[in-house]
Amino acid sequence: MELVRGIHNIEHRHHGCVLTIGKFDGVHQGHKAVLNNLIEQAKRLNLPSAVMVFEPQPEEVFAPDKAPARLSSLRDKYEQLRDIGIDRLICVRFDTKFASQTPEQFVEALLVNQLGVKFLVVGDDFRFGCKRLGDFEFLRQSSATFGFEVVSTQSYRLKNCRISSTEIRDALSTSRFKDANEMLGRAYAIKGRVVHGEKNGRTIGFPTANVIIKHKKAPVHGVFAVVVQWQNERRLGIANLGKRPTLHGKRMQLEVHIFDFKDDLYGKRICIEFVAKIRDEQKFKNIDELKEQIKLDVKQAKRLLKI
Ligand SMILES: Cc1cc2nc3c(=O)[nH]c(=O)nc-3n(C[C@H](O)[C@H](O)[C@H](O)COP(=O)(O)O)c2cc1C
Ligand SMILES: Nc1ncnc2c1ncn2[C@@H]1O[C@H](COP(=O)(O)OP(=O)(O)O)[C@@H](O)[C@H]1O
Repeated sequence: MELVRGIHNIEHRHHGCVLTIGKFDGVHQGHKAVLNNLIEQAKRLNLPSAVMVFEPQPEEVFAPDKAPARLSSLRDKYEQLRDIGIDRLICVRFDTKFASQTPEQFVEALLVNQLGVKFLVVGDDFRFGCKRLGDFEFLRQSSATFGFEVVSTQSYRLKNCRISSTEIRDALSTSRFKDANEMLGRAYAIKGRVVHGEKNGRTIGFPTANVIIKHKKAPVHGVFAVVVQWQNERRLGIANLGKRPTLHGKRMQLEVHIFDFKDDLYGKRICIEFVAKIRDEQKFKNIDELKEQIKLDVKQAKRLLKI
């Protein structure tokens, strides 16, 4: 899959495609139904399939405090869309300038002239351009003028509930991992590179590989039994996702202690899959109390992971 990063990198050879525009946060089963349909249309028209996403996501620009926690980083979306078989990911840098163009500009300059769109899929609630004036009806009229097809995504249902990124966030925040995983079509996981921490972990007997949470918000918080994967390794462990109040931590961090393991993981990209929640993060009176609690957490994690 080709990544086109920024509209200034759209070249003449990118002209002609079937396209869908959306957030695709989580790339869940509902998204997959839309994407598989897009791939079929691409075959029918003998054109590449392209997905347009905005980065940051619009609400992260307009209302950063209210923006929900991300299910997927741009890198996650890239990997997930590539695995489905999408040909091209167009990542548009979203800022107030981009958002203020007229719906006519967005359609004519970007979709028609630059991308040569022949078939377009968007959600029926998709809005674009200044004051969110562009909508599905506008796209329908434009499609007649410029000669492309436009359709809206159909709601995709699983057990009678509409799959959405919001439903998945709700399931994750209440630790209903089975429900979340069913809607995602894979196990929920956070991926990231192991960075150096404050080196307290090894002194309290629980070294932890630390991963920085992108976008500073996560859909899960607390202590969890986890599966950790990197390269060809698959290990079990226990993770804490939070601010580490006992040690006056400031930023949100994901730390994982891997059972029966003592190698160096710095710089490695690891994948942490959440299996079950153990408890919320707490502020302890001192490190000894924290250490005693972690010992109990490890016992419970091992029980949950059936070790
Ligand atoms: C299983 C587990 C549970 C934890 N729970 C808490 C907690 O409830 N409160 C807290 O302040 N820190 C908690 N921590 C974070 C520890 O404070 C942290 O591992 C330690 O500060 C090591 O930090 P470092 O990696 O920067 O050296 C937890 C860590 C682990 C591995
Ligand atoms: N069992 C283990 N689980 C996680 N990381 C481990 C383990 N054993 C060794 N490590 C390594 O030690 C580092 C964690 O040690 P720690 O003292 O907590 O330092 P830091 O504050 O840098 O995380 C990890 O990043 C990893 O490279």
